[in-house]
Amino acid sequence: MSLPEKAFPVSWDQFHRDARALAWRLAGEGREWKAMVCITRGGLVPAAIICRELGIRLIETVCVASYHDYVEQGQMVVIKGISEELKADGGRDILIVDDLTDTGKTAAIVREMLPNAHFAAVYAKPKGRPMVDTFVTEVSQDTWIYFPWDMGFTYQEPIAKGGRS
Ligand SMILES: O=P(O)(O)OC[C@H]1O[C@H](OP(=O)(O)OP(=O)(O)O)[C@H](O)[C@@H]1O
Ligand code: HPA
Ligand SMILES: [Mg+2]
Repeated sequence: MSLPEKAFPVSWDQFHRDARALAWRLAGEGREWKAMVCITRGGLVPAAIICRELGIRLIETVCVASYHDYVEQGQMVVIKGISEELKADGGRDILIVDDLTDTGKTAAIVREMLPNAHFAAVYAKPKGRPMVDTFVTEVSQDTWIYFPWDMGFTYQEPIAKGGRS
């Protein structure tokens, strides 16, 4: 198992700003969303911010786990699917939200469940990008995004001495 070469640490402030930027882009679509489907667990945070901004009150979860061993992607497991009611008509006018798309595998599984839904992620890597309709920032495939809910305050090594971020 090897760590991606580059690190992209995201603070709570920055994540809130980026999730809001995603909401602005989605608002620009000028659409009325019937419901939001949030991909747990990472999608829970942007979902809370975006549904507040867009006035969406019907929130469903789809529970997918794939990264069992940190950066190594394991077997995909759908722990909880989407209600039959929301799956009717292929998920038209439903907004799917996740924190990021990396290889695009998680997005592909959920898209299969809701082929007519709109897929939004805050961050996207090149492999996953074709799977998303709207995103805010693209980072390279060899970058690991460190989310604020996975981090704490620690001493930072100076860059000249090998500090990563
Ligand atoms: O495009 P992919 O290569 O499929 O990777 C993206 C997915 O990986 C992470 O979730 P993870 O499965 O680690 O679970 P979590 O959201 O519970 O942290 C992230 O939140 C995305 O859902
Ligand atoms: O870059 C990432 N950061 C955090 N979780 C992830 N899950 C897949 N890729 C990533
Ligand atoms: Mg996830």
